[in-house]
Amino acid sequence: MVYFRLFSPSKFSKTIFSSKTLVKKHLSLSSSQTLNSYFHSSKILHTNSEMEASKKIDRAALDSVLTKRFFFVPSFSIYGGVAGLYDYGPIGSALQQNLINIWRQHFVVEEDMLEMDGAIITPAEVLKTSGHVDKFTDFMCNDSLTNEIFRADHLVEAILEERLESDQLARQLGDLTLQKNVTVKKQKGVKVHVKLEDQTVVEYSEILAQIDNYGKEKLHEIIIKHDIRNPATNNTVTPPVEFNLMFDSSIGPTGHLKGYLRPETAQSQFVNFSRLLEFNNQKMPFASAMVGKSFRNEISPRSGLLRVREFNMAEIEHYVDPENKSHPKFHEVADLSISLLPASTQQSGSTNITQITIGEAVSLKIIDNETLGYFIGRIYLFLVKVGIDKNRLRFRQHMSNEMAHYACDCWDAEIHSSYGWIECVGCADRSAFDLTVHSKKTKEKLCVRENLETPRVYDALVPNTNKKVFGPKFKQSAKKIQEKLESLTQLELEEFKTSLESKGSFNLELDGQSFELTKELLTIDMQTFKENIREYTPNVIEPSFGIGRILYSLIEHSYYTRPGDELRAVFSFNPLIAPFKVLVLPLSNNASFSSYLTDIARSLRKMGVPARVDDAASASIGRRYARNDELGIPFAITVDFQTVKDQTITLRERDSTNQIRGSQEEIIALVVKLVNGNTSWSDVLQTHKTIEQVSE
Ligand SMILES: Nc1ncnc2c1ncn2[C@@H]1O[C@H](COP(=O)(O)OP(=O)(O)OP(=O)(O)O)[C@@H](O)[C@H]1O
Repeated sequence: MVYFRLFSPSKFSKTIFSSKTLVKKHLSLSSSQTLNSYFHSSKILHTNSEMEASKKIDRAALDSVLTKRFFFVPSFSIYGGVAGLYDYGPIGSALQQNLINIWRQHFVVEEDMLEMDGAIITPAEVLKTSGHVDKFTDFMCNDSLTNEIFRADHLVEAILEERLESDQLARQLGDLTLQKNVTVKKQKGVKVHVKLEDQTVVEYSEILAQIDNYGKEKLHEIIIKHDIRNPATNNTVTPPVEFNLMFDSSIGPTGHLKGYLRPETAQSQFVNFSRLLEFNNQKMPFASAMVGKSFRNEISPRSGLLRVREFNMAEIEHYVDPENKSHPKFHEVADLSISLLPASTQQSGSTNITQITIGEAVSLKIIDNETLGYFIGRIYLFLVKVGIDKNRLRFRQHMSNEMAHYACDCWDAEIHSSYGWIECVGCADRSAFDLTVHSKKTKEKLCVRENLETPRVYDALVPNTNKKVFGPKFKQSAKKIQEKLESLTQLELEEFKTSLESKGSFNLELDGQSFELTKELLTIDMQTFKENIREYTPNVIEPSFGIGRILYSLIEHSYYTRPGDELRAVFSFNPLIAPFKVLVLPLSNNASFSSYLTDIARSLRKMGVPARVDDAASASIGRRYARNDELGIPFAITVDFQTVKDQTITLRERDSTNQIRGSQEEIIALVVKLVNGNTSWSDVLQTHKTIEQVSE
C-alpha cells in the first residue's frame, strides 16, 4: 500500500488536533450497509450535519481578528517566537480573569472550598512519588530522515482523519478513483480524493475512536500497518518512544537539588492535606482548590491556545470517604440532561453520544458515584454559564488503558470547536492514590480519624513474632521483616497461616530476598478488635480545568459575522464574561458631547461596570460600533444632539443592534441591572420602545 503526500504541512498543522469528528461525519455520508449497521446507538444527540454546520467558521478570519485586536499573540514574536507560548493582550487577559472570577464564585464560594496558592517549583522527590517523573509522558516519533518530531497519536489521528475526509469527499463527488485500499495522487496541486474500502473505513474509525487508549507498541503497529508517514516529506517515522513532559531545573546554586516546574497544581494540595483538614475542623467531606500556572513541555504544540507549554489551570481536590461517595446536593444536578460518550461506546469503535440525565447515569453506574456525578453537573453548569454552547459540550469517559491505574472513573468535558472535540476539563476519581503515596514516602499521616458513635468490633488475623528468637535470627533485617509482616493484607495472612499450619513455615519475599519464617519464629492468630476511632485515607475526586482551552472554545462559540457582511466580526460574549460591559461613544466629534462621555463613563466605573470610551473623531458611528462589536462589548451608550437638549442617551444591544432611549440616570441604572444579570434585554424591550437606529 502506497500513501502519497496528501496535504501540505500547513493543512496538517490545522488538522492535527481535530479529533473524532470525522468518524461521526462519515456515518451520515456513507450509504454502505456495513457502516450503517456497524455504528449503533439508540440516542444520538448531534446529527452530523448540525455539528458540521456549527463548526464551520473561517478560522483564518477569526485568527486575524484575534491578533489584530490583541486578544492573544505568540510570545516573543519580535524575536521569532517560541511554539506553545502566548501573551494575552487587554481583551484576552480580561476574559481570562473574568473566567477565573466566575470559576471562583461558582466553585470556591458556592461550594465553600478551601483555596490555596502553592509553589510552582517542585522538588523532584515530590513528583517522583506522585509518579510524574516516571509516567508523565507522551509518545514521540521522528521523521526517519529529517528528524522532524511528532506526537505519535496525533500523527496517526491526523493522517487517518485526512484519509477518511478524502474518502468521504470521493464518495460525495462520485470521484471513484477506487483502487485497493489507499492510493492518492497529487496532480498539479489539485487533490484527488480517494475512496477507501468499507472495511478500511470501519478500521480507521475504530482506531480513531480508541486513539487515546493505545500504548506505544499498539501505536507502532498502527503506524506500520497503515503506512503512517510524515505528511510533509512522505518519509517513514521512527517507532514511538516516551517523552517526559516536565520542564526540569535545579534549585539553588549547588545544582544538587533537582526540581521541576509543576505540571499541575494538585500536588501542593495533597501534601498540605493535614493542614487543610485541620483548617476544616476535621470535618469531611471537603474540597481544596487552586488556580495557577502549570507547565508542560508539549512535544508538538499546535492549535493555538489549545495546546501550549505554559497555561493556567484551576483544580479542585474533593476529599471523600471511600465508603460513602454520596453527595448531599446531588439532587440539584440529578435532572440535568447531558451528553455522554461512555467508554463502552468508544471501545466498540463508535463515538455516538448518549443524552441522559445525571441521575440516570449514576443509577445505571455509567458514572461511578454521586460525588463524581455532582461535579460533572457543576462543570456543565459552569461552562454553560460562561457561554459555552451546550450542544457542543460532551462528557467522554476514559477507556481502560487511558485511565491512570489508580483511578476508578474519569470523564473529560470535551468542547467542540473547529479543531474537533477537545478535552477542556478532566474530572477523575483518583481513589486514595496520591495521599497514600505521599504518606508512605514521608511517613506523615495524610488520613482522617473519625470518632465512631458505635464502636466497631471485628476479628482479624495478626502476626505475633517470638521476640526472643526473631531478633537474633534476622539481626539487622528484623525491623523491615517485621514492618513487611504488619503491612500484609488479610488475604496474604490467611495464606501464610495455612502454610505455617500445614508445612510449618512460609517464605516472605522482601527487596529481592527470600526469608523463611517458621512456626518457632511467629504465629498468625485471629484476634478481636474494638475501635472507637476509624482511620481512613480519603478518596479524591478531581475536576481539573484548563482555562486557556475553555477561553478559546468560548471565543469560537461566541464568534460570528454580521449577516450580509462577512468582514464585520462580532463576539457575543455575555455580560458576565465580556471584558468591557459598556461602550460609551459620541455620535460625532462635536465638542459639546465630551463632558457627557466623561460623566457617564465615570459613573459606570464607580459602580464597578468596566466601560470603554471610543471617541476617535475620524471614524463614523457605524464603524465605531463595528470595531467594538469585535471586542464583544454587549451594550453601547451613545451621546447625541438630543442629549444636549434633554439629557437623554441611547442604549444599544450588540447582537440585535436594537436601541432604546432614556434619561441618563435611567439608562445607567438599567445597564447596571443588565450587567449584573438582574434583567435581560428582552425584558427591557417589554417596557421600552425601540428607536430608529442610527445607520450602521
Ligand atoms: N498543553 C496544554 N495546553 C493547554 N491546556 C492544557 C494542556 N494540557 C492540559 N491542559 C488542560 O488541563 C486540563 C487538565 O489536564 P490533564 O492532565 O487532564 O490533561 P491531559 O489529559 O494531559 O490533556 P491532553 O490529553 O489533551 O494532553 C485539561 O483538561 C486541559 O484543559
